[in-house]
Amino acid sequence: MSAIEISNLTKRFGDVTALDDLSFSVPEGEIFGFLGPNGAGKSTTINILLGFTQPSAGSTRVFGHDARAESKAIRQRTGALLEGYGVYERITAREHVERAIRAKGADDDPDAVLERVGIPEAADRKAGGFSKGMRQRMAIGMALVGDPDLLVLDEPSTGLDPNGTRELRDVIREENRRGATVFFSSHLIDQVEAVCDRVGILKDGKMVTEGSVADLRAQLDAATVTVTVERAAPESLLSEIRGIDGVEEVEATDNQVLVSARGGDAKLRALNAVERAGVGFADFTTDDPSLEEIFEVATLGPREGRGDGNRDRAEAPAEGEA
Ligand SMILES: Nc1ncnc2c1ncn2[C@@H]1O[C@H](COP(=O)(O)OP(=O)(O)OP(=O)(O)O)[C@@H](O)[C@H]1O
Repeated sequence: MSAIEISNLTKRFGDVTALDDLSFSVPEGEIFGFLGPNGAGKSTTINILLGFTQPSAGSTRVFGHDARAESKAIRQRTGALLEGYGVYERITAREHVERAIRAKGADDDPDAVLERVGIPEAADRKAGGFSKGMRQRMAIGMALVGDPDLLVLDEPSTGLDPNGTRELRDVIREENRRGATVFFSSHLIDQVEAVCDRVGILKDGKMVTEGSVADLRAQLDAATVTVTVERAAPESLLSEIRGIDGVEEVEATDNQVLVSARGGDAKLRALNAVERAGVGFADFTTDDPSLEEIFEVATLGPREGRGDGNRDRAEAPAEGEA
């Protein structure tokens, strides 16, 4: 069974269409990264998932429970960290966690929860005086109460210092190993890339792309190969490379040939053409797309002349290698 099954979900707020016929699912046991620019509809999706907002059309199921009719059952099995959740200024961290324990009917030890999220010393302090990071850690602790089957985390690293974000990743992995499905919504791509099995990128209420980071990289396989050469490449070489299937763009400077190509085969054929041309093939680098670039292309469209991705240095291929 899917942990989350979203089918043809539409949500309108007056004239604004926040979600537009959105469908996707998250299998049980997965860490799913839900990415999207500001206003894409991430929080709206989460609010519908938890039954806080009713959709205009479509359906949402969490572990088979309908989000409209059975939101209580969903919330019982879910630990949620929501953006802008309420902190009660006058009660202590321990009392916050105790409230979460009561609400879930769980039997966690509140001090162990606070220890796990790194703020044991704050147990008896009133939350009104907490820093942003302490508030966030407390909220993460509250979400973990009762060993939920699903963790819904909306921008969980907000306010956390680098140690906090690392500890958060550890907690997410531990929870996942325990069997929890994790729905991680964020626009912080490196956080998502570090921990998620699969990502979906939302834009204007629609899923524009979905898959493992490796799958998405392969889809967007238009890497740039930069070949360093000793002599300027002649026009005949450039037009030969332009003729290779999968090559999208070729540019040359005095000692470089830049080839934008889709697919590893096109890159290799271009490299071999340069090598055969006798222009003094020195070495080459390729820029494979990062998740950040995938996100950028998915949400803004292709960008021309990109040259700042992850650099993989490699030696020149052997003569005749194909
Ligand atoms: N209660 C509301 N009333 C009116 N419009 C709303 C409401 N909630 C959301 N919207 C609109 O729906 C769209 C999606 O908003 P949403 O908060 O879901 O985006 P988001 O992806 O979570 O953005 P962010 O990353 O900025 O938090 C936006 O255009 C937003 O203005």
